[in-house]
Amino acid sequence: MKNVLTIAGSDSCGGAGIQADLKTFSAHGVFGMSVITAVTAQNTQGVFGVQDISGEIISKQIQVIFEDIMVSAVKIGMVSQIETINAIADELIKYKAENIVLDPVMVSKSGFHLLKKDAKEALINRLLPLAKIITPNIPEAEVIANMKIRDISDMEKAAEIISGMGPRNVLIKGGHLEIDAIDVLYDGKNMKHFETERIQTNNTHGTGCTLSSAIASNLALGYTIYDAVKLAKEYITVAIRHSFPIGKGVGPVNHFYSLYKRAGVNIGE
Ligand SMILES: Nc1ncnc2c1ncn2[C@@H]1O[C@H](COP(=O)(O)OP(=O)(O)OP(=O)(O)O)[C@@H](O)[C@H]1O
Ligand SMILES: Cc1ncc(COP(=O)(O)O)c(N)n1
Repeated sequence: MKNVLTIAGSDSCGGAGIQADLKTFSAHGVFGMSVITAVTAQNTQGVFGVQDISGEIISKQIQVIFEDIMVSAVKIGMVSQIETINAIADELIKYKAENIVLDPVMVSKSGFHLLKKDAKEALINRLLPLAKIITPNIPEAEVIANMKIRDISDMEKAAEIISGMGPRNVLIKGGHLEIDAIDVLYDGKNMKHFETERIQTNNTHGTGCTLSSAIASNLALGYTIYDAVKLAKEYITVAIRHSFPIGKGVGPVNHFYSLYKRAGVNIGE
């Protein structure tokens, strides 16, 4: 069994954040562990409150895991504030953590700022250089690369700029495009595209969290970056296609569709 750690925020409605990450790990047959950075009061309609966890207890959570358990990959999601970022960076450097997948969560789909405005520089300076792969969506890539992204060619330019900031691979996600859902991967040398047709659904809460956790699971299982992304893209596409219309807003994806199908459970059809 490979052990995979998520360092992220809790989403009370279970569609994004820690909850999406642990569901994704379980669906991939890896053992999921979690360090909670913040607790959000959230449902499919929005984020209604946040309580950040102190840097001290974030460091402690990371320390006790690494002192005891072999960690094959780490996914980082919502990091909220400078104190949190410094605690995570210090501990991951100390324990020489490998296979770090950084999802630079900034604003929720519902428009709530999950990263404080003054924490952007710390995220770029302290976490980007540690990442084996960073997975920004288009608005996040625009902020990090400091440029406007209108099409695939802009996504490629932004990927090159972000690559220069330290991560070994950059995956810019095309969920926010109006055309098909095309993601662009840059490994510092070559550009690759992962393309699927856009699925017409409102239920895309937690797509980015799920994709990055699937990549972390695949890296822990020994896949190359290219295969880890390719398989993760296939996984998120199935999860979106069979997503759940729960709540009154943006519903969650179906993390276990393939397992349900194999077990003959009639759900999410
Ligand atoms: N409607 C859709 N149809 C097919 N694929 C989609 C759709 N929306 C998003 N995707 C895919 O889902 C993955 C996540 O991309 P997206 O841009 O939605 O991330 P995100 O904005 O960070 O998500 P979130 O903030 O909800 O966690 C990408 O592989 C993207 O191409
Ligand atoms: C705790 C937490 N982490 C990440 C997201 C991003 O997901 P989305 O953009 O789908 O709202 C979120 N809403 N909540």
